[in-house]
Amino acid sequence: MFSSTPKAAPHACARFGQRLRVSNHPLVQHMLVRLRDQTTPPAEFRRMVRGITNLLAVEATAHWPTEPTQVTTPLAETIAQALVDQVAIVPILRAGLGMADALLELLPDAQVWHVGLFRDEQTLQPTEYYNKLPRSLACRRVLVVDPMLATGGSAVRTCRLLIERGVDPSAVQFLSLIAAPEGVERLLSEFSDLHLCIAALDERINDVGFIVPGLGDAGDRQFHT
Ligand SMILES: O=P(O)(O)OC[C@H]1O[C@H](OP(=O)(O)OP(=O)(O)O)[C@H](O)[C@@H]1O
Ligand SMILES: O=c1cc[nH]c(=O)[nH]1
Ligand SMILES: [Mg+2]
Repeated sequence: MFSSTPKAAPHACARFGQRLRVSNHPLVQHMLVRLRDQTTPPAEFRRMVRGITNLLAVEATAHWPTEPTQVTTPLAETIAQALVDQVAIVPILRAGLGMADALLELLPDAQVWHVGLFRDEQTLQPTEYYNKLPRSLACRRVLVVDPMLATGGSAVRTCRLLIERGVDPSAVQFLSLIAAPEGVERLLSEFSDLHLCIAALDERINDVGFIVPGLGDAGDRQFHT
C-alpha cells in the first residue's frame, strides 16, 4: 500500500520515483490523525509512533532476501525462510527512539547504533552530542529512523557519519513519519542510492523550521517535555 508518486508530492519530489515511498495505507492514515492531533497525550502518541513504524517497516523490508532454514516443529522437520542479512537500526536521538523500539520488536537480533543530534533553534543546524557507532559497521541493512524530516540537516548529517565510516550507501534506508519536501529533496539529492520511506509528505517548513501541518515537536510529544 505504498505510492512512489504520492498525491500530495510536490512535483520536485516525484522525480525520485521508487526511492521515495509514501504510505497510503488506511491504517497509517488513521493513526496519523491521532499522531497529529494536538490533544493526543504522550502515551497514545508513543503508541501511534510504534504502530505507524511497524507498518512502514513491513513495506520497507518487503524486498529483503530470505534463505531456507531447517526447523523442527512439534510435528515435523520443515524448511522455513529466515532473513539473510544482519540489520542495524540507527535512531536519531531523541525522537527516533520510539521508532527504534518498534523496529526492535520486529527485528530483535538487530544491532542498535545510537546517534544524538539536536537542532539549534536559531540556525536549524544539527549539533552532534552523542555517537555510539560501533567499531565495525558491517551490517548489510541499515535502517535510520527519525519521525521528522524537516530541513533534512539531521538526516544528512547522520547518513554522512555512517557513509564516512564505510557503510555502503545502498544499504541505508531512512524511515520517517512526516517529511517536508525540502528535507526529502536534500536527503535524496545528496545520497543517490538512499531509499526513503515515509507516512506523510507535508506541505512546507514554517519560518521557525517546523513542518506544517506536521505534529509539533516529536521529541517533546513522546517524552512529555
Ligand atoms: O530535518 P531537520 O531540520 O534537521 O529537523 C528534524 C530533526 O528535528 C527533530 O529533532 P530535535 O532537534 O528537535 O531533537 P529531539 O529529537 O531531541 O527533540 C527531529 O527529531 C529531527 O531529528
Ligand atoms: O516539525 C518539526 C520539525 C523538526 N522537528 C520536530 O520535532 N518537528
Ligand atoms: Mg525535538
